[in-house]
Amino acid sequence: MTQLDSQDVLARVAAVIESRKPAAGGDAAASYVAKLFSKGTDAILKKVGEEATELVMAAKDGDAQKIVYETADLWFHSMIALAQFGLTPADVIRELARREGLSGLQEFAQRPENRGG
Ligand SMILES: N=c1c2ncn([C@@H]3O[C@H](COP(=O)(O)OP(=O)(O)OP(=O)(O)O)[C@@H](O)[C@H]3O)c2ncn1[C@@H]1O[C@H](COP(=O)(O)O)[C@@H](O)[C@H]1O
Repeated sequence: MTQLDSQDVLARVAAVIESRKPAAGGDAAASYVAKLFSKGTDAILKKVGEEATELVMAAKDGDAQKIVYETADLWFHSMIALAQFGLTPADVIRELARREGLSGLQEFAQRPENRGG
């Protein structure tokens, strides 16, 4: 059985997504991801929007199992969007790591547009 380490899971799924790109020989007839790549950026972004909405609806229902299911759909489709732009989960994890320990309120106040003067 494969190990349940979150970074490993994300990296493995990202590698499969990468292998489904047209340039890597992804077959739209045999693969959901290849089919979505073949439809292009707008179709990928539309799925991200749909999955985000489905997550909101699940949360409004307060159904924990559905929230997990829809969050997985959202993360998965976000990973396809990242891949479409040549990015990986590691790029997002690096950004989260950079923000670790920095209060959101402090970070917001430090933004050039919020400094005033
Ligand atoms: N994690 C997922 C995953 N999560 C969700 N989905 C698919 O995402 C699709 C969209 O979900 P929806 O609920 O929106 O279904 P839908 O409304 O019928 O979809 P649309 O026809 O409107 O796009 C469904 O077909 C799900 O099966 C996934 N498909 C694939 N993966 C991973 O991607 C790998 C590669 O998949 P293939 O490219 O299909 O081989 C798999 O081995 C998995 O690890």
